[in-house]
Amino acid sequence: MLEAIRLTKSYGGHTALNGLHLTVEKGEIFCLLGQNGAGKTTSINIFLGFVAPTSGEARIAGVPVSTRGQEARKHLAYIPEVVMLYGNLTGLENLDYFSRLAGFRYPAAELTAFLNKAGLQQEAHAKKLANYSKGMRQKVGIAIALAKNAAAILMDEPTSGLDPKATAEFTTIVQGLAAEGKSVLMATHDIFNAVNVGTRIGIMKQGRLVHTVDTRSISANALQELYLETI
Ligand SMILES: Nc1ncnc2c1ncn2[C@@H]1O[C@H](COP(=O)(O)OP(=O)(O)OP(=O)(O)O)[C@@H](O)[C@H]1O
Repeated sequence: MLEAIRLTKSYGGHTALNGLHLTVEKGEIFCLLGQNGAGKTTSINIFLGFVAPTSGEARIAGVPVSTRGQEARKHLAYIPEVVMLYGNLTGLENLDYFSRLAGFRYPAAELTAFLNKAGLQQEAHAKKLANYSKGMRQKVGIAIALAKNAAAILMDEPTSGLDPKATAEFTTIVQGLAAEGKSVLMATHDIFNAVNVGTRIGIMKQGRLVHTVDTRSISANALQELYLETI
């Protein structure tokens, strides 16, 4: 579903990505770990079409982002660290607005169902976003991804700053999305959450994917050790 094929990105003389090769299959949750500056956000930004690679190609559902970006991005939803929504609109209104922007119109009952599925408590649906916590904003972000029927979801540091309960809820929701066949690529600094939520983990260093591990074959402690000896 998501393919990075020998992606390279240089900024002047600085190489941010250096031949990155990775694939995320249907139903996978691929977590990218790596120190600040390892190239995680650059990788995500290339899939989103925010950044053009210097060489190599990103494909979404086989569609190259560089030449058919609009078509490629139809398959994609993005959950940044802080989901940007309109503070003066309610959760339901935000979902309606962003669904329409993506070309979908749903009756209120269906919008409500998306918010419920994303885990947003019913009493919050009609409250203004300005009063939402970070975790609640993310749930609206997930509801938008559901409304767009996105096959692939990119997430950048989605659990940073969430309390343990919100992180656990987020983990359950993301695993539910993968169980339905969505592909998730997530950049994170949280090794323990990565082992919990992920199906595979990639450790990046200086723009390269140095290790890829299956989470079924590694404990959180062993992953932490591998991470520390890698970076
Ligand atoms: N617009 C830019 N101009 C110049 N250098 C950039 C730009 N964007 C990123 N870089 C550099 O590219 C490298 C990779 O950055 P990137 O943000 O992808 O890392 P990261 O792994 O996401 O880090 P973090 O964990 O801090 O978010 C860094 O050295 C960064 O300084």
